[in-house]
Amino acid sequence: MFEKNGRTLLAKRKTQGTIKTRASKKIRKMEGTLERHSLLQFGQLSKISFENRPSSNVASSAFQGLLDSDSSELRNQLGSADSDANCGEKDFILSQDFFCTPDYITPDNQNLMSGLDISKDHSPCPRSPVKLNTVKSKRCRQESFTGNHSNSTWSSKHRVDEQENDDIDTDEVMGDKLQANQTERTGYVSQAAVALRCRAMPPPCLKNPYVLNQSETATDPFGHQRSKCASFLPVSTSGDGLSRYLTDFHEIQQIGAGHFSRVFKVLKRMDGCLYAVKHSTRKLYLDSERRKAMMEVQALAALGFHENIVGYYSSWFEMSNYTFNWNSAITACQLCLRNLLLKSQKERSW
Ligand SMILES: Nc1ncnc2c1ncn2[C@@H]1O[C@H](COP(=O)(O)OP(=O)(O)OP(=O)(O)O)[C@@H](O)[C@H]1O
Repeated sequence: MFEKNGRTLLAKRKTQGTIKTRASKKIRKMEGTLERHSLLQFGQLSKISFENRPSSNVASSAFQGLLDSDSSELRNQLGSADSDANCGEKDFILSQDFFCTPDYITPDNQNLMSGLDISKDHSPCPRSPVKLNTVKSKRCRQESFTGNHSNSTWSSKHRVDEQENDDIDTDEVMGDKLQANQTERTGYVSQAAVALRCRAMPPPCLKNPYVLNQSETATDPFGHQRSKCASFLPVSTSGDGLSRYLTDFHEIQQIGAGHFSRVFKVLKRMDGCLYAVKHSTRKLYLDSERRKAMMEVQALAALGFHENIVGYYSSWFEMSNYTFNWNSAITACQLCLRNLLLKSQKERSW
């Protein structure tokens, strides 16, 4: 049993020794083969690169001279390597066999120039594994907010016509339309964009049921327009922020002009009432200019309500289209229907 074990041990040692010698031989062979391969590759590459090099280049021709002297040595080595490689069996191991890696050795007769031709390469570029799970997030453009100010009346009229007989809940329709519009354009609606737009959304421009329609139509020459715009009206921005004027009011038309101002008939979206809004066309860059405008407003506010004085409601400064993006003082006043009536009568008599 022991003897048998001893023999087995001896046999094992012998086998190990044989394996070791074979392995060391193989490694030496491999080293030699790898060296030869690298020489071969270097020889091929230097040959190809110099064949494709433009001859007019002085610097590279000098460099070629240097390499030519080396290449004679290389050729000698290559000759012996070739003769080794050609004799009988394939007595070499490729690096890819050794390292179990794919073949990165440049194949023979490879046309380097066609390899560099990008137009011929139709293989799809693999996606980065890092980016596989990333979701593209685009900033939604605020196109619907940046519409031309002058277009607002036109587009609003069309919308109003479409929706005049619509009894569906107004907020819901507005939200749905906004979402659909955005999805159509970008294919993706970010929650942040929706939240931002909802916050900036003006209240629906609804007809005020408490305003006496009949008496108003009798005195208001633009009454028919008012009932038309008593619905959803698009909002647009001016300058780089949301305009309070455009957010809170729907402009119907210009009703007057002063020396430094323009007056518009507007419908307030929130309360559905008509107002006269006066925009200063003066460029108010300076504090002193703004203070002057404020004094005018304060005087009007101090007068209080009187039948011969238009009632004052509110005023603010904002970047306005009418002042070419300079600060403009805007004052919302009671719309003087008598004034409008007189005006329209004058126009008719002319
Ligand atoms: N509340 C209003 N209701 C109806 N129309 C108005 C109202 N306010 C002004 N208008 C019209 O606008 C025109 C110009 O307004 P306003 O009288 O304020 O100009 P102004 O004082 O001459 O101008 P500025 O302050 O630039 O000198 C008026 O003549 C009038 O037709």
